Amino acid sequence: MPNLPALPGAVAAPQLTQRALWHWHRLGFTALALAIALPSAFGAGLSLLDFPLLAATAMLLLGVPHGAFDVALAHRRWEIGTPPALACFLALYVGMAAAFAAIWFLLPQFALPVFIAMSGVHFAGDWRRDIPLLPRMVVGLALITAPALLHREPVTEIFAWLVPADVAVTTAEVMAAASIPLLQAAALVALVTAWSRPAAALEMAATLLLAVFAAPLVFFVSYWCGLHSARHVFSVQAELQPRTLSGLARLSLPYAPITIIGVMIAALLWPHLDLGRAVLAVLFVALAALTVPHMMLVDQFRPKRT
Ligand SMILES: CC1=C(/C=C/C(C)=C/C=C/C(C)=C/C=O)C(C)(C)CCC1
Ligand SMILES: [Fe+2]
Repeated sequence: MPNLPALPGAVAAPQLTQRALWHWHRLGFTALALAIALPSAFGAGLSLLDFPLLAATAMLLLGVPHGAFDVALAHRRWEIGTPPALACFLALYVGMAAAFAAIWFLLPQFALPVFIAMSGVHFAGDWRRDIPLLPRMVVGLALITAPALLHREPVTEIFAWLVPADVAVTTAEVMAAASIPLLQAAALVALVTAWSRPAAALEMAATLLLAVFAAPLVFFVSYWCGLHSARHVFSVQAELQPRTLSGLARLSLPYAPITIIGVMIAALLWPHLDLGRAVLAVLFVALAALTVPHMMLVDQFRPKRT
């Protein structure tokens, strides 16, 4: 794909600043992940299961907005500037999400494992600058299956908010079994990566330790908000080059608030759960549905070097 021209009025972000941002964020996240994972390994971790509204608020405010840049990215990549073109794009995006949501309710035994596998592939992208496709897929899949290894009960409990109980039990069992070879392979990837890219390898190892030892929601909230979303926002900044931070934030409008409000309304209608758990349940199902178009846009149709 050819290099895209800069947006009108955009200034090129100095390469050095971009790199420094990546580097310092990497060090900061590695420190945070170790600070959570190591005490958890010795039984001193906390579980967010008793504070579902706290986990949900962090996800809504720090995680969800990264997906809201999808329209701005599409705008840049495909010139969907006219109202009919934008409407077409939105219809396709929402249509794909709605189709997956329908499958979720009709065939949860298929949809939940597919969601987990897709997420592993999507999360692999967080190391796209560091290692080749296959090893990073191993890391991504290890990361998303690992919570079920030592914390199968809470994982099953959360899954049971989203799908029938038998599907929740089986999926968590399969994840726990799959996580053993995946984690071994991922540890090998981190070890090999350590020769050429020590900081990336340390970050990978710390994130894997976080996935294994921290309580599942603590892992997910800190990884998804702290690493995945943040890194995605950096690459949105690099690709779209808005002039200022508020210009960057504006690129997520009005989709971020629409999604946040939509999730809250759906949570009020979600049966059999208190508000905190309902918001989390809706969030996870919404993530599953939106991951299909989000992944295609972020992973399949990305220009090189962003
Ligand atoms: C529900 C749930 C899990 C899986 C979450 C997934 C798979 C989220 C995927 C999000 C995506 C793909 C976001 C895209 O940016 C865990 C962490 C295993 C355990 C806790 C309960
Ligand atoms: Fe994402």
